[in-house]
Amino acid sequence: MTRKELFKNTLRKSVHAWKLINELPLSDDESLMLRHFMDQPGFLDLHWRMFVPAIKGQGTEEQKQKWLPLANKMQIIGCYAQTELGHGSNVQGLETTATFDPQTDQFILHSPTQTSSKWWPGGLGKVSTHAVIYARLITDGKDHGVHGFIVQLRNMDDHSPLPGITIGDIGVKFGNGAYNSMDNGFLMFDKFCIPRDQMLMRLSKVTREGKYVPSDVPRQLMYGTMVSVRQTIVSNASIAMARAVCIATRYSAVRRQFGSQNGGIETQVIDYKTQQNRLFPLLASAYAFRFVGEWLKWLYTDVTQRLEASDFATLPEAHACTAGLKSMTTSATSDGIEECRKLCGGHGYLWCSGLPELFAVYVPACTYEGDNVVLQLQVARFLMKTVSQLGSGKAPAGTTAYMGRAKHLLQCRSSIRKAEDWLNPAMVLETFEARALRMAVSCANNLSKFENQEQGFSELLADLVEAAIAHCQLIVVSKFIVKLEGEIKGKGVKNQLKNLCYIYALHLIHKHLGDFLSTNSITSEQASLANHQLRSLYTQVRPNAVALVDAFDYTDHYLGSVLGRYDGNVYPKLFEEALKDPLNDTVVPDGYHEYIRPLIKQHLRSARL
Ligand SMILES: CCCCCCCCCCCCCCCCCCCCCC(=O)SCCNC(=O)CCNC(=O)[C@H](O)C(C)(C)COP(=O)(O)OP(=O)(O)OC[C@H]1O[C@@H](n2cnc3c(N)ncnc32)[C@H](O)[C@@H]1OP(=O)(O)O
Ligand SMILES: Cc1cc2nc3c(=O)[nH]c(=O)nc-3n(C[C@H](O)[C@H](O)[C@H](O)COP(=O)(O)OP(=O)(O)OC[C@H]3O[C@@H](n4cnc5c(N)ncnc54)[C@H](O)[C@@H]3O)c2cc1C
Repeated sequence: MTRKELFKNTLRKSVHAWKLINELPLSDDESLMLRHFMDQPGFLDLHWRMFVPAIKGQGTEEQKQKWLPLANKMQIIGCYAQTELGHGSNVQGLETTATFDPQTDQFILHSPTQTSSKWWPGGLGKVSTHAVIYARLITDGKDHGVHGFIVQLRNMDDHSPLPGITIGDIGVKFGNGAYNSMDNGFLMFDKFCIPRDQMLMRLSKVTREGKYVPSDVPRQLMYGTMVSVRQTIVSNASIAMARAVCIATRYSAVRRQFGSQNGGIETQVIDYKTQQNRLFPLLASAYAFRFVGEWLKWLYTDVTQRLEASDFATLPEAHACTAGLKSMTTSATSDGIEECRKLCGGHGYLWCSGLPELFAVYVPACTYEGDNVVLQLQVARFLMKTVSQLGSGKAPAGTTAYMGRAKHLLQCRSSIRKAEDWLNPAMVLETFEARALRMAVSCANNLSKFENQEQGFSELLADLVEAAIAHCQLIVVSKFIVKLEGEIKGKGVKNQLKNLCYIYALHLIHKHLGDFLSTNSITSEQASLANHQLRSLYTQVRPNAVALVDAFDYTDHYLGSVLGRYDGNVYPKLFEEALKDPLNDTVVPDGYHEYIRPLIKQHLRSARL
């Protein structure tokens, strides 16, 4: 499809989905499932995942009563317009202004520079009638920082932009199809007025007289919508990883190369240890991310309930966990999809493998909802704060509770003696805890050598990100272990999940061996025992690998991959797909008479001469 066709088709699908949701009707969970099967980014994502939650989280009761019924019935369509041409990561650096005019009781929205243009918001370019806009609030010449506003963008009769608004699509993005179904947009305000009651005022207010009443709750609640979406992105990472792994695993069982003696049957590539060493940790990651996603959903629900009761104690941890896990899982999944493409050899590069499109549509997850490095630095700040409070009497809680055992973890030596010890949950956990704590403490020690903490932080950014990743990996490993210790129906299933859990943990040890050795969390002998155990786990997973991806229960239609077909009938179907290509509509291609024939004839003439 051309971009215009793709966009229009996405509108068609979205509206059809919305109709089904209402007619059947579907529950929230079922609607989300439908969204996954629709399998295309579109304006509904931003409306439901960001616009509605922003009003719910930051609007007053009156604002919610006014706007939510309209939004819930989709009588207005909204998006989340925060990022600008000049600033995305640095939210405090946004330039759009919202100046209160006491004469008219209105805010005047203005884009003072080109870099202040809103740039990127999904659904903004062509669809949304409304947006939550983030702009600097100015009253009486004083800048109060960034706040949210509900703004109507387009005329409800003919969809034309309202006077004072310039709006459009930012152009084609990475890949053919992929995220191009979405109208990511730009927007400029030219002294555009909105009534005062359209500032989202649950947190802070501007009175009729133009007095700014600051929030008595943490101002970071304004970032709440991002926290909520980051949490869902972790579960989505599992879905995307599982999809790529399903394709690569099934195809690896079909594909044969080498190994035949005297013309006998060749080896299935899945039997090569190198293939297993690349594939099975990704299979394990798909399961690991699912379990940590379930846990994160619980954490998010818990913090939301606490916030409603004005208990802000767990907000920093919820922020650190959502930011860190969003970052870690999306980076691993993007890399994992690309690895799956390579695991499928040349055919993985074909569009009909399903992997190029999956990669193209998935990879912006490393950037949207917070650049992955910027988010790990938030985790690092949280860790440095936690380390600095050790010994102050304030015991670390939640995912940093292990830091409360700093004295032990800083000097303990791993008691792994034989390969099987690497299947001991307590020993594995302690190894990850020791590594994470030692990396964090080492950063804190290095930071303390700087007179200026901020300067020290800037100097140590790379180390801090590594410490944050180590902490996030510990969370994923620990939640996998907790899952195993809980209720799992069927001993066989439990055994398989146990194998995957330890593959996940031991492959991380192998991958980050430098961290584990340099922090003395393990010795090189213990590292080689871990490798030995890993190989043995691969052998145990091998007979069940295809069943473990079948368990994701993806239909062929959803997978959209010739290589990942359930029936394994890959080669005839590759031919079928090839023959569908428009280039094969004619035997002699368009352009033959114009370019190829004259070229060949010229050669023939010179040959005769
Ligand atoms: C079919 C029918 C369907 C129906 C149903 C359909 C349903 C649809 C279902 C769809 C399924 C698909 C779903 C996926 C869709 C995805 C679409 C994605 C679209 C993408 C959207 C976006 O892309 S949208 C823009 C995101 N843009 C960022 O992501 C900016 C990052 N940038 C920052 O987020 C800040 O700029 C940054 C760095 C924190 C610094 O913020 P700053 O400068 O203010 O602050 P500092 O760093 O100084 O931090 C000061 C203190 O605030 C603390 N703190 C900071 N953040 C906090 C927080 N969030 N919560 C609590 N606390 C926080 C921090 O920990 C410090 O705490 P302390 O003081 O105690 O140390
Ligand atoms: C597909 C897609 C959809 C999007 N949808 C929306 C939307 O609906 N609404 C919306 O408001 N926005 C949206 N965005 C914007 C998105 O949220 C931002 O692009 C994202 O937050 C990253 O910000 P940035 O582009 O400013 O990156 P930059 O911050 O400019 O990043 C560039 C580089 O600088 C590095 N960097 C930046 N700051 C630091 C630092 N402090 N320390 C170390 N390194 C740093 C980053 O790691 C990165 O390598 C979307 C983006 C994409 C790609």
